[in-house]
Amino acid sequence: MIYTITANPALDCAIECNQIDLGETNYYQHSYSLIGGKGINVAIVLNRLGSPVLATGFLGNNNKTLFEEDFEKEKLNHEFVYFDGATRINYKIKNLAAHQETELNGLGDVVSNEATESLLNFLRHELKKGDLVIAGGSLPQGVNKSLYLEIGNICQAKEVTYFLDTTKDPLRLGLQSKPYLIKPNLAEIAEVLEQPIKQSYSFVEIEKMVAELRSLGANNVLLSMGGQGSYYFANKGKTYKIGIAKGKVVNSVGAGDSMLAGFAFGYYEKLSVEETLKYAASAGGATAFAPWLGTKKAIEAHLNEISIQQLEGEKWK
Ligand SMILES: Nc1ncnc2c1ncn2[C@@H]1O[C@H](COP(=O)(O)OP(=O)(O)O)[C@@H](O)[C@H]1O
Ligand SMILES: O=P(O)(O)OC[C@H]1O[C@](O)(COP(=O)(O)O)[C@@H](O)[C@@H]1O
Repeated sequence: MIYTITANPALDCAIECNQIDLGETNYYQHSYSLIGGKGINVAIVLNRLGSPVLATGFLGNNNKTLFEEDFEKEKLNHEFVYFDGATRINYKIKNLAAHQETELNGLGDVVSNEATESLLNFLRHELKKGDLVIAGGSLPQGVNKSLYLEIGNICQAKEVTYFLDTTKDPLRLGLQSKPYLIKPNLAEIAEVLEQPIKQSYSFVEIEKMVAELRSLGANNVLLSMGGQGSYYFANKGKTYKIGIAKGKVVNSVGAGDSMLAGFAFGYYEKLSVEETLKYAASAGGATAFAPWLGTKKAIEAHLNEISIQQLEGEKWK
């Protein structure tokens, strides 16, 4: 079974406008809301691909039905821990004229220690050797920054594979449990290594940063770079450059989560590394080219467009 954990789900509210003047009254053309949060997006895409998946994490009682209705529509297995309060709303403000997207993500209401303990107990009880756990996203207020480390330790004890997609302190701490896979972008790597974020990086600089991530506990690193594709630094010493699917971007929110879902699909189905990386990039693209998350049909349609190049001369051991 694959379990996805979303500690801080979100209602993603997209607002489309052609101009924003800060400090002024602005009008927008169109808005829409979708359920989201890293693990929930991963779970929906995995479920669409036909993998056995269950979504868990924390949801606020006040607006839980919005999530549950969509879980039912998607026929997604779910078992969340509920807390008193509301799941946050994340605003994605799209300036269509300037091709600019500004994200305003909420911190999330306070989640109690009891709720955290319930989630950990659920995992202690349910996880079995051979399962895959995918935890992702920020942590809500009230939750200890070491949550992803605690989850990683449970996975280690139960011989469960652990994928972790988070940032900053929760990532730095989570790395101590040596997750099998992390999927950062360049800004997230710079943040966790406490380095200034640069506009561009040479491959040598990227290699150096990945080596530093390894010294903190990372194994396999799937580095995503939006429309510029991605790199896969495998801990067995091979590095792959992965191309992108062809299409027109509609909404890239969830592209990273979909990439992780595509990778998890290939990993769980025991596909080759190359096929797995194709699923990862196809799924990322299929979501970027759609109003919401990519469908199985769209993901499979892009598979043949993805180039995979194994880089020579890498130094990883
Ligand atoms: N414009 C795009 N065209 C094609 N594929 C894309 C595009 N944007 C994202 N993707 C795919 O989705 C993956 C993840 O996107 P990315 O923006 O890097 O994730 P994140 O939001 O986590 O930073 C990319 O590596 C790529 O494979
Ligand atoms: O928990 P965080 O880091 O605030 O991120 C949550 C946001 O990320 C998303 O999961 C999308 O992530 P990606 O675009 O990286 O795939 C949104 O649904 C959500 O609003």
